[in-house]
Amino acid sequence: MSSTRLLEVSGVSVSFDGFRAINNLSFTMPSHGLRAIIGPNGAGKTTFMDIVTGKTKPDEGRITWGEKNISLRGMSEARIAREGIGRKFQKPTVFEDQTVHQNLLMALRNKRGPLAVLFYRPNRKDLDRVNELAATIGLTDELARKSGELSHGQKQWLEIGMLLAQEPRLLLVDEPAAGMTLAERERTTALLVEAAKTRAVVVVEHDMDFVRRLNCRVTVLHEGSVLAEGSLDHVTSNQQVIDVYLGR
Ligand SMILES: Nc1ncnc2c1ncn2[C@@H]1O[C@H](COP(=O)(O)OP(=O)(O)OP(=O)(O)O)[C@@H](O)[C@H]1O
Repeated sequence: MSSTRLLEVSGVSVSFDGFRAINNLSFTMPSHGLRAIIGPNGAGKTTFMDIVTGKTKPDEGRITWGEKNISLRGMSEARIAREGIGRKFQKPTVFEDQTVHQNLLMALRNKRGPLAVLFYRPNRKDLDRVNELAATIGLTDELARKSGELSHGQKQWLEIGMLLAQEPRLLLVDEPAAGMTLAERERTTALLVEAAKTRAVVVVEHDMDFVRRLNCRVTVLHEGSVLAEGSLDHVTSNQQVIDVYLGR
């Protein structure tokens, strides 16, 4: 894992109607590797991702990005996405009437909508890239299928593939294991581990078995702050973590 810092969140707070959802939060992410974020309901995990992606504006604190330490604060969501931050929400949002191939191609073309892609003649490089992405997400045999016919797990992988098509430097993934079979979870683990070899991947997840399989550093959030950080064994033996999260 490279030690180059990609994202630094420092002293960030945000309140909603006087309630501090994020409270003096600091978090750093190197340019490669996986990180899991866990914590009880309402700990601020979603709000944290909303802040990094520009959906929610913090009241205070710094968020710096990349080698040049540029500030993400005040940037629009679209601009932050262009900077290389991709986000995968819990519910898959693939175009169900389009094939796996078309979905990946659209993601590659980035600004093209479902209609435009019908009239677009892809070049060799794009087609190679689609095949490469399909192999990465394990959907090579499904390329010609309508995405609506895929299993829940396959849709999730397709959406991860669509995000990878945009080559994000940081991928934020919200509860990827939810609703998956054990076999699907295992493949998802392998996919995220692979993706994290060439970029930073942050996974918010409640499922502790899944987190264990990710075999990565874990950040525990509680009441909008970092309660503990380290290996899963380290954080799960922390008494405060047991009290607020595990022991409940
Ligand atoms: N737009 C908002 N307006 C008011 N309160 C909000 C808003 N967004 C989040 N909150 C509150 O901020 C706190 C943190 O919420 P958040 O959704 O970030 O937690 P979480 O850790 O993602 O929880 P979960 O595991 O249940 O998804 C909660 O108490 C929530 O009710």
